Amino acid sequence: MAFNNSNRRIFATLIALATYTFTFAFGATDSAHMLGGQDDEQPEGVCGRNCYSSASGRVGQGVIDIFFLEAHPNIGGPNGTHGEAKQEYQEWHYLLGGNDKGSNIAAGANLRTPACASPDFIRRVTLPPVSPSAQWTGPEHCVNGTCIFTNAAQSGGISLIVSPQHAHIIQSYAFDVDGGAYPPPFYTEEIDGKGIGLRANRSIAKGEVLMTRAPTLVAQTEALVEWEVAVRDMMYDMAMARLPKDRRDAFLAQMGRDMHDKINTNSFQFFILGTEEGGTRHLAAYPDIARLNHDCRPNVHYRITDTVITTIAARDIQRGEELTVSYTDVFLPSRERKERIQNWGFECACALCQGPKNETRASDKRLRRIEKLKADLNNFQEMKVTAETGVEYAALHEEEGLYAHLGSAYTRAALNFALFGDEERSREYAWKAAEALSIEKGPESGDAQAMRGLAEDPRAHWTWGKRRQLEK
Ligand SMILES: C[S@@+](CC[C@H](N)C(=O)[O-])C[C@H]1O[C@@H](n2cnc3c(N)ncnc32)[C@H](O)[C@@H]1O
Repeated sequence: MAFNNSNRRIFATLIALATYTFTFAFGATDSAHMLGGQDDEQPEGVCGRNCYSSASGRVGQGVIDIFFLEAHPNIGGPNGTHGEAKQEYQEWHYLLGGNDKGSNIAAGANLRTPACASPDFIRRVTLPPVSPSAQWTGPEHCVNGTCIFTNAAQSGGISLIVSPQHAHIIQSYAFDVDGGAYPPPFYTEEIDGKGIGLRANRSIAKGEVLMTRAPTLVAQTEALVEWEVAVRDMMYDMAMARLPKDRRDAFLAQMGRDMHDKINTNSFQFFILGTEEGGTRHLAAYPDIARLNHDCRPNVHYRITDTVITTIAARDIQRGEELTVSYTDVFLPSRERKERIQNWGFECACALCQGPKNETRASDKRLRRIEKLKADLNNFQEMKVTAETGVEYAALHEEEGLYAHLGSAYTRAALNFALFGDEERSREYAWKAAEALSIEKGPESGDAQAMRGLAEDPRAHWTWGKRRQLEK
């Protein structure tokens, strides 16, 4: 499985890595000799794709060294151009706080001839560690520009299999993990047809934080897909070997035949420096959280902020209930949900999937109605809604048990009332939306704040009365 969430820089969607086509593009000899390379300056051509180009520039007050991973075949070859390098250059540039005009780095300028680079060389030219107390080691064992970084002291131990650029971003995050509810309001248990799962040992109130965890392992998906199996498994082993034993044991106790299968089955997917379209896809392993089984109508919501995952009760949960999250898009019709779950390698044994056909049909009907109302509420060309349409839309979410998605449903209802100039109802739904969004996206999230703003003064909102004007 692969779960996810969104925040400032990281965006994630539930997409199974299992659905990828695995192509192992690089030859064994190429990859193998890159492991553990010692020399800073091997002759050009010997190191294949493990080459780096570098440039110097000035951002703000400090002179920095920037280097480019030779990830693109058109950099530095006999007739190479620096087109792709420029793009990467720009990314660094932005990352370091520059803008297209504000600093004197000329993109793509003064690139040195590519040279082979050992991990030691990379360490010297990489930006300094974020905090002297951070205790990160790496880069080590770089393969095609993806290296191992470890912090055995942070949050029980974290290993990264990522590029130096992404390592720097991840290392800059504050892994302030408080662990969630203590003692845990759940226990692990074998669940019929699902393997191990988590069950509530007391009643849990909606909004209660269950677990907050830093990742044990973060891996850049592209590298995992490209590497030869032997290289990939060696990287996993080395990343794991650097972790404290209890952390390693927890990772290895996850469901799965081998390391790769464990990562496929249990990881959450997220993106760095962008969304699914432009960002870089990563997988993160959180062994404790991975015990949560799938349900098409889950009672637990999760969000990932700067790689730290937080799981929260999406509704009141009774003692004895299984705690679940959804591995797939809950708005898909039942047949498609089942197909997606099958692609992950198992038959869904959740109550809705296993329930009577008439319940599945009723659920699908509600989902179709939700989709139709959403389109109508978003339609400003034609008037297909009344002030009450948002209420029906939100009520269908409640009826369908889509508790982790009530924030956006209430938001639409609140905005629709504002659009129709109904102050009281807009206020009522905006408060509901703010409460739900505080759980779903965090109390300080922009969405929750926006709804608090609407609730405080609907008349000041930009949507105020806009539908009424359209009606005239
Ligand atoms: C992330 S693991 C969840 C924990 C797992 N049950 C264990 O024993 O560690 C995902 C795996 O659990 C099982 N699983 C999760 N949800 C399920 C469901 N609704 N129905 C059947 N099996 C499920 C599947 O084997 C799936 O590949």
